[in-house]
Amino acid sequence: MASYDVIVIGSGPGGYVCAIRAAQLGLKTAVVEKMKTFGGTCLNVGCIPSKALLAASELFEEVSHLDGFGIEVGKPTVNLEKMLGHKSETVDANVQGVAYLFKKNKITSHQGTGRIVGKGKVEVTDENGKTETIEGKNIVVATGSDVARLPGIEIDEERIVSSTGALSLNKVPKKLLVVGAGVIGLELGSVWRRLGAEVMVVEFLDRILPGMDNEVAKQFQRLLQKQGIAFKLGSKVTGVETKGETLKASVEPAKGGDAETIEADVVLVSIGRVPYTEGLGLKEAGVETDERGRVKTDGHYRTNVDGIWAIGDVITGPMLAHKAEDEGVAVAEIIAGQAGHVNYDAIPNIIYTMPEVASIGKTEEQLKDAGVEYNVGKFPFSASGRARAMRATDGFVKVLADKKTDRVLGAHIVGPSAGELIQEFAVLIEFGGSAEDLARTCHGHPTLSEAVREAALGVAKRSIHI
Ligand SMILES: NC(=O)c1ccc[n+]([C@@H]2O[C@H](COP(=O)([O-])OP(=O)(O)OC[C@H]3O[C@@H](n4cnc5c(N)ncnc54)[C@H](O)[C@@H]3O)[C@@H](O)[C@H]2O)c1
Repeated sequence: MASYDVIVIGSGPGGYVCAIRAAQLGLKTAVVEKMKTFGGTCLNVGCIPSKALLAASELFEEVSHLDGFGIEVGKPTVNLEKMLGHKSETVDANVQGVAYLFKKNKITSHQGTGRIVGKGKVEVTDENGKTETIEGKNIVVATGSDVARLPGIEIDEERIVSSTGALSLNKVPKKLLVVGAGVIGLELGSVWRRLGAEVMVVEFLDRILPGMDNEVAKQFQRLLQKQGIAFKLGSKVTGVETKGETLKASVEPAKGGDAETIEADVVLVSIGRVPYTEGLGLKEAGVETDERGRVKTDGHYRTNVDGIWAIGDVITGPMLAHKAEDEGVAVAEIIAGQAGHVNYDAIPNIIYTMPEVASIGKTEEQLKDAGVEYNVGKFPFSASGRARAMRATDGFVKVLADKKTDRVLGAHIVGPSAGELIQEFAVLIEFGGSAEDLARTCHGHPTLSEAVREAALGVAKRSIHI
């Protein structure tokens, strides 16, 4: 029986990074993966393909509006097949990259579905039903998450789709109904809107992007509306009739009331994700899960069963690839006897729309609820020379700093390259920096990052360019 120091179940961003780090630390490492390619949801049917389509549809949108720059190109058209080809090429390159890294780091892969069958034992069943059992001193559960489903609404990935199907539609829908105004709904709703679909987003709550800073969410909603995305807040989809060419969704006010029918060609269900532990044998192994099906850990990725660890979407915390990656590194280091650690106050959250939205640390609402006194510094991109030159002046940078210590507690950006700019705050927060530290740091001119510095200056009411 093949025997390892570490068996990682799942090769998504959490699992594959964990395996590489474990191998770097000299641990004999194996990965069990049931998909044909490595990389999990993120690389195969999530982050990476969606960014390929976001990039392509963004270019299409930009090319359609170049007049302001003095460029006249005529009306561009979409070749969806080629665009989907670009997506597939991007995915292939990424998943092959992981396979190469496994080889380079001498990580053994076992293709099939993993199931814990006893202390340190994992049974792997391949697609033909053939089983093999492997042995490991440590088992890391990195099985990720699956789409949350709406009762009575069956996802067929053709007309009623999850993010997976929404990344592979073979024609631009005339009408797309998105259920849930979270990250997936807004990113993929944007893709198809730009490519020509009429998009309506139905959201249960009375705001979009729950958990994001309220001011950011409000401004972002206005920007999306300007782009032609319609919202129906405080509403829920209770059923979708699939008979006939057009889907008929029943939509009711969340607080009760009369239902209305909304017609669509495609319905995207994006109401969140749930931890994926099906068939893993956790219960039989005695591993505890919480009321939401997440594997319980002790804060250092140890489950209640000796030798079984868990990271990523399958445990508590934001379901983000980079959070899983950092946990993968941390757990490998802990297994190797080092002090692996993740700073949960410094995890950025990014929505890859146009403009992008990015956030890190606390929101104003969270600080108010916790009774923390804070100062706010804010700077609009409309006052940035670089943003004006790019004709990308929508949005702002907002910095929240502790009133007494000036330590930066949170930052929120709507605007061009927000996902890159937020990283400045990630470094700052990681090092316990203050708004003044950032404000005194020289920023290149003319860059969008000057808006970050100006917002930090704004904390002490001394922004220069506003
Ligand atoms: N850019 C990124 O980082 C990125 C991209 C895609 C996905 N993800 C992650 O994947 C996960 C899933 O994304 P998601 O967008 O599906 O979930 P989400 O949790 O971001 O948003 C789900 C939304 O659906 C709403 N909702 C729930 N039930 C509803 C109902 N019955 N009717 C109408 N609205 C309803 C919620 O209030 C919420 O606004 C998230 O954890 C997200 O962070 C991240």
